[in-house]
Amino acid sequence: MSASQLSDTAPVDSRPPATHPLGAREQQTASTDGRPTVLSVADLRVEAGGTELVRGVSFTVGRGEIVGLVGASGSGKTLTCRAVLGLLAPGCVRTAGEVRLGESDLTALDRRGWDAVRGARVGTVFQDPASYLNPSVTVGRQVTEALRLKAGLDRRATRTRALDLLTSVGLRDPETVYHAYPHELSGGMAQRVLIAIAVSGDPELLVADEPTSSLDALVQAGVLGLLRRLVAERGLALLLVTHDLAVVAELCDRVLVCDAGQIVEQGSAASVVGAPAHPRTRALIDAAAVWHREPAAGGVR
Ligand SMILES: Nc1ncnc2c1ncn2[C@@H]1O[C@H](COP(=O)(O)OP(=O)(O)OP(=O)(O)O)[C@@H](O)[C@H]1O
Repeated sequence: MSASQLSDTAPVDSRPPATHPLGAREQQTASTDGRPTVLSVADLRVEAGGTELVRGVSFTVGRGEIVGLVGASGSGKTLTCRAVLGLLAPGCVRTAGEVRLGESDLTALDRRGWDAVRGARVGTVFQDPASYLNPSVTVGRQVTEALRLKAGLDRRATRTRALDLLTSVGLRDPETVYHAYPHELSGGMAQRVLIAIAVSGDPELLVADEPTSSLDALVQAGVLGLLRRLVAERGLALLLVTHDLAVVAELCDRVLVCDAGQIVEQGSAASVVGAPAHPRTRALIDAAAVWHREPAAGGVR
């Protein structure tokens, strides 16, 4: 079986994006439009080798809200996410700041505490899905493993739940996908499987770091549509890291613009993308416009 035999033909979600409140720009520590706050980050600072790389980042993500963290390469998006998730690489240290999930102080968690939170209350999706799936284990076993760890279900119920999950992420032939190995999946299918695993514990928060940058445009649209549907159906809070302003404009309720480890602008996606106030935001938009003007045959992509 090959990726071409397993088709990822879930229809592209063509619904219009949820309407965004187009009110005034929020302040740096704005509330989330009256939604219950799920994630709250205040004055987060990360250092490596004596250099401060994340410099006092503050934001919130509310229930059912999609917040985009956007910025040029090296601006500190991934470090911010990794610090939120307690997944900083050796040598990187959170030197200050609060990270709260609901009432829980995530900065106080030890390894066991994180094991209980990650996968259960917080799901993660990263770029390059293939590298997050075990190549020698079938999809079904990887999904059921995740479910067994979290839900304590018996074997039969776990299998049924896994198939339901694979269906819910838009995989057309869940039974076939269940028995497939990761190399038999296309990139879009693998990302849908990872999203299924990420939401298997029914998390409150999903952190997705460039979840579609390794996918081509059509597959990307499908995966973004899936994320939007999961947020709406499950009331998830989604923190989405991306360098792509088109993704922000299409999907996000609010956007945070990161530059040199700081949030330099934030507001509703419509206001930030439509009327950027900060030179860095304007530079990102100009760069995206140049990119989209490049002829496809130019060989840049
Ligand atoms: N483990 C590390 N040790 C030292 N410096 C690091 C480490 N990880 C990241 N950095 C530096 O921190 C800065 C922010 O990196 P980060 O990965 O957060 O950027 P980013 O905005 O996610 O970029 P990209 O879009 O390219 O992934 C960069 O200058 C990077 O070189």
